[in-house]
Amino acid sequence: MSTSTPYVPRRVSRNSESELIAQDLAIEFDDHDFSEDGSWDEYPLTQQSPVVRTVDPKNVCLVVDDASMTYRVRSSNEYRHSQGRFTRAVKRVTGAGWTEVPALSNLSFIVNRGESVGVIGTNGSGKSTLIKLLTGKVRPTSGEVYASSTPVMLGVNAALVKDISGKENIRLGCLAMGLSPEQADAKYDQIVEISGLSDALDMPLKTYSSGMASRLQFAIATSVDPDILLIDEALNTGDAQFRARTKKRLDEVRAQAGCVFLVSHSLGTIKQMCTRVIWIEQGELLADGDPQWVCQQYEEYTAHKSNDRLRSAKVVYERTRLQLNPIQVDFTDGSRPKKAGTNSMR
Ligand SMILES: Nc1ncnc2c1ncn2[C@@H]1O[C@H](COP(=O)(O)OP(=O)(O)OP(=O)(O)O)[C@@H](O)[C@H]1O
Repeated sequence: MSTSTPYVPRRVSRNSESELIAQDLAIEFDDHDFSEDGSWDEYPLTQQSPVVRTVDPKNVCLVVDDASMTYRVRSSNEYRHSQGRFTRAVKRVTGAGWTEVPALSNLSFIVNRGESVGVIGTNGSGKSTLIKLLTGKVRPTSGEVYASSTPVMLGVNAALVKDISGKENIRLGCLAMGLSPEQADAKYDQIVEISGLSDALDMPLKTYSSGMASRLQFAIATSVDPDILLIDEALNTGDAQFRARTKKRLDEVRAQAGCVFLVSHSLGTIKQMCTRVIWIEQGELLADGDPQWVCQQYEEYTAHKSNDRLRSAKVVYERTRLQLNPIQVDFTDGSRPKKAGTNSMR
């Protein structure tokens, strides 16, 4: 690139939208981050080339290897003519009235033992789809997802039985997670303590508030000392005391050399609970790193978007994407965990 034109990035065509973004970025970098010789090369406007990252068989919990997910849904006139996000997401209508909805595209990352990974992203960005892939209940349409053991899923829809008491739900939940009756009895006191619900445990679950039910779910799901714990939005309903207990329990899971994967719209929860944050936007991995930094970019992005400052939002988006170091997963002999969904419960 010519050093005489430091503000015109070489990788974009003239007058394109990305050139406008590049100019905005140039202003930002000029103010804050521009390198001393004014070079653009440290801030390429195309995606960085992936760095090969070798899986460590002793430490690995989860591997997402170039995974993409596209849903196939039966299309209808209503869908075809709607002007919302759905329409924008729909890339192609196949023959016979089926529509493909791309949800995740070429995601790659590795989660090691001791990590607590938060996942953020705006509505419809693909967070829940990612969780489904990690549980192995849904297979990626391309790429692969690996897990060192069966993840324990804790979500808003995790099964609790409404007509029986909290006590009976504890016992049933433990048995459903593979504990023997003796193991379930041994875990009972710990579950009661974590839930903080001792006074209400004789009452049928249908009398619980949603926050109380979430607390019980959390206490039951974490009682098996899971190697991999997946949590989808379940922690947002508790009060401050429960959140402190939750954090303590998640720290214990991590200390036992497991990993925690937490999807939430609450950045406070994410910052409090996580050691690393992944930001997925429009099905793509946009950031992966320090919780404070990633959440700050996300807050800026969503603030611009909700105030209809779309160009500014795009600048934050591009700026964040440029800081991502995408990886290409590499397996050495024996380092490939089982495909998600094919492990048995430990
Ligand atoms: N079962 C499904 N069939 C078809 N499309 C789906 C299905 N589930 C999700 N999608 C689509 O996939 C995309 C990602 O959805 P997903 O639920 O994973 O996003 P999300 O980030 O969890 O959203 P939210 O924050 O609103 O819960 C969206 O465009 C959504 O419409």
